[in-house]
Amino acid sequence: MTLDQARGGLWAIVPAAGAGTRFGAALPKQYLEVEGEPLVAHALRALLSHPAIEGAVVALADGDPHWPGWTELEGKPIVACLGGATRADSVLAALAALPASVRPDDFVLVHDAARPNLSQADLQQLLERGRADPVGAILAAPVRDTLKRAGDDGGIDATQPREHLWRALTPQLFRRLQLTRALEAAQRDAVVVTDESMAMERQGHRPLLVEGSEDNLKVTTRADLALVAFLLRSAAAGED
Ligand SMILES: Nc1ccn([C@@H]2O[C@H](COP(=O)(O)OP(=O)(O)OP(=O)(O)O)[C@@H](O)[C@H]2O)c(=O)n1
Ligand SMILES: C[C@](O)(CO)[C@H](O)COP(=O)(O)O
Repeated sequence: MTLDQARGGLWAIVPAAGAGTRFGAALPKQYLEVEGEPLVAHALRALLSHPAIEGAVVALADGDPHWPGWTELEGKPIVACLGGATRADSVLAALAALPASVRPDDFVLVHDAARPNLSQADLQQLLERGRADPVGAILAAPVRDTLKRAGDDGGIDATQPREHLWRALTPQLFRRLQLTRALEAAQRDAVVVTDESMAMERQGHRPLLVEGSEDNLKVTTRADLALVAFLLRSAAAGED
């Protein structure tokens, strides 16, 4: 057992300050309800129901009228903070809002509010393998479709080799100070990072890939919601 694993609990960060533009609903997609709860609640419960997770910081849009004001779920504390214009801004704000008890070299998890179907098995795997890695780890899924590179005219320019290609999922697990520094560096360089791992990779780190379930879907467009609703209903009915 590594020192990190022995240290016990860790905190999660849930960036939830997005507008859900691609989804196009009347409210941000993280507040769309499935099985009687908003997607962000499912994401938070998946994290906070794991014994190794101590609490969560949720980054919200300025003046978010939809946030129910939770201060705890699953018997664990939830701290809300003001997110930013980009995902990276929101994650940086949440890193700064973590309790002082979270030390600079403690691991923290970052998980999309729009990924409600995180399984305990995947979370356990990420924590076990990620906390044994010097840098950290991300859940990911190997690419199984053939990938095409499109030309400006909509025609196919090339087929991309898919060996060694993975789709990044979340949660992503990194040390508080290392991740803060990596995101700050990306900001200084005016580079928009689409996940936390990209910021870490820019610093020369090689996070571990931990294979996760394809069911850990991110709700991005309307087509995603029906499938996620089916998965959550099946899970609630115990039909994994
Ligand atoms: N400024 C932002 C942008 C995104 N997010 C969060 O990052 C996660 C993944 O982002 P994405 O799926 O792109 O959500 P949106 O940005 O809301 O979607 P869109 O790009 O369609 O507007 C979501 O939980 C979203 O709330 C955030 O906290 N702060
Ligand atoms: C973090 C992420 O979910 C990993 O695939 C993805 O990069 C988020 O992208 P989005 O455009 O902010 O949804």
